[in-house]
Amino acid sequence: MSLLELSGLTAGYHGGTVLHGVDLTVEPGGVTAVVGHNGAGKTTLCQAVAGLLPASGGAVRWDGEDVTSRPTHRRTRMGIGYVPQGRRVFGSVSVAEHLAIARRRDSAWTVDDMWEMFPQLAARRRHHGGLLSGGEQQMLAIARALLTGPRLLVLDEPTEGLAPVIVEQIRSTVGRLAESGMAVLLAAPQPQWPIATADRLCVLDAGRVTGRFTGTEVREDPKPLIEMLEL
Ligand SMILES: Nc1ncnc2c1ncn2[C@@H]1O[C@H](COP(=O)(O)OP(=O)(O)OP(=O)(O)O)[C@@H](O)[C@H]1O
Repeated sequence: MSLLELSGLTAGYHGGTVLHGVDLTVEPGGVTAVVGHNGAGKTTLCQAVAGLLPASGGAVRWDGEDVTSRPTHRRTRMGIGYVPQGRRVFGSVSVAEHLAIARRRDSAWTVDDMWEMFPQLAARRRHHGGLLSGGEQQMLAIARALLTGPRLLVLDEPTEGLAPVIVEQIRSTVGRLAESGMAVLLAAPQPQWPIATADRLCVLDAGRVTGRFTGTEVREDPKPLIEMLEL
């Protein structure tokens, strides 16, 4: 039994269909990457997992339980942590307040753990979200999700627009989380991070999974994946 299992997941907006019967499983202790061009449906998939977008068909199972009709706050409580594309940090709320608000009492992580994990945030704890760099905002968005006590971290394009040095820092932090047992679902338009460290990859094209690879396969030979993405 997988931690997260999507079977035949169909979802969209205003009666239109974006995801067409997606099958995907995510296991603890590793990174599962969904790679696809802009508009392929990655955000739609992440939102359907987080419960922000209802499924119009198929099922979302969490730890063997059907959670397809569960609202977002209940999925959060069950252990699905969502880091949205664009970070959604509040401009006039301080870093420390973001974290204090986000923390669930039964979360294994504390705010002090986040200061240790992201020293840049510690240095800016009194700054408002709007004054942070893109990288700092991304760290804050990840810290905020971690404080909900997730078993799965859903990361929607977490490196969008960030400097390579920050990308590397976020990648290694997420890698350590996965090594320590966290399940990670990573949506990425570019395959570099997935090729470097993902355990499993799938290609999403126009709302359909068109390819599946193991990390070992793409590290031995990334060409089939690159060709599939037409890069
Ligand atoms: N709120 C919305 N209302 C209507 N259509 C939407 C909405 N959000 C996304 N779409 C459409 O759904 C399709 C998939 O978009 P989605 O954002 O899931 O793709 P993506 O792979 O995450 O791309 P990007 O990297 O650009 O975010 C696109 O055609 C997009 O225009």
